[in-house]
Amino acid sequence: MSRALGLTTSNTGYSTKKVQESAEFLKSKISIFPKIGIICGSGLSGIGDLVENKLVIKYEEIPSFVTSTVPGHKGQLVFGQLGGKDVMCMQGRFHPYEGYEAWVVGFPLRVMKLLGIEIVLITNAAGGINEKYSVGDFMLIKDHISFPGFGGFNTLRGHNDDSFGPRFPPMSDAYDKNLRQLMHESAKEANVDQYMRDGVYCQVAGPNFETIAELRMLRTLGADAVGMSTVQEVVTARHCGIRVVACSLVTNKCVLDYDTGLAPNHEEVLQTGKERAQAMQLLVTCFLRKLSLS
Ligand SMILES: O=P(O)(O)O[C@H]1O[C@H](CO)[C@@H](O)[C@H]1O
Ligand code: HPA
Repeated sequence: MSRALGLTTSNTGYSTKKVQESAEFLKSKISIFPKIGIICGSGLSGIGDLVENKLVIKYEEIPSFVTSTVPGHKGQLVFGQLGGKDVMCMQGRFHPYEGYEAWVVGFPLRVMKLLGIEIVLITNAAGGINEKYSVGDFMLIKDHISFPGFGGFNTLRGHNDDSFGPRFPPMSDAYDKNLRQLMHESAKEANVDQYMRDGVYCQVAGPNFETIAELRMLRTLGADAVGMSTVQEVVTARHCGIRVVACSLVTNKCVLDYDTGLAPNHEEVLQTGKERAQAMQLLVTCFLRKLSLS
């Protein structure tokens, strides 16, 4: 087993059979097979609450799913309809800092693939590094930088499961251009376009928030917002051909100056999520309504 950045980077324990077992379990519970997956970020589980004709399945019930240990992540799958589309919504995600191996963090995306998901809409809470960003803004992710990824914490590490995708998948097109365009149009329709930014999401390992020196480095590297999730989901999805659109809610402004006395905290993150829940839900619903599926 190798270690980098303090994270376990081996992917021992993964098997195609496990993905198939989870998918078969879910297939036995659902009668409608959605093409759209949604992942709710910290404090954003309200998106899942809006789903109509809900079928809720707790992660504990699903083979090989682990539990969500973070406040603001409910730990359940919700199947039903949102914005006139059939969806499968993860109310709660798995983070590297919870101690899960990389393949475990990306595992639900492979299960989605076997269920027939074609598009995944990923949301997260993130700290705003770009000085033009305000708390409550949305940032449509156009690209990412992943420090855990650089350190070897990659869901694709180990034997390549060819049944899902190639050994060396490109990530230059990770965030679908057409879906981003549609999200911008949706923002206009939802009347939230004045809060909409395009930016680079930087993933750090967490769970501590960043030091001022670290944040200054991230700013220099071109990061607009920082968080502790998302990238493993995106990489797993793109590897198996699921199209990705991802949107951050800027829940706090990163502290880039000494002597401000300010410090981020998870309560503030959840509070902003609460305050912006309605706007985010409107944006997501508009996007789903406008989306045309093949
Ligand atoms: O990325 P999500 O899950 O939205 O949550 C973000 O908020 C938490 C920190 O407050 C971290 O888990 C960070 O990644
Ligand atoms: N840093 C890292 N992760 C986060 C932040 C932050 O400032 N806000 C929400 N998630």
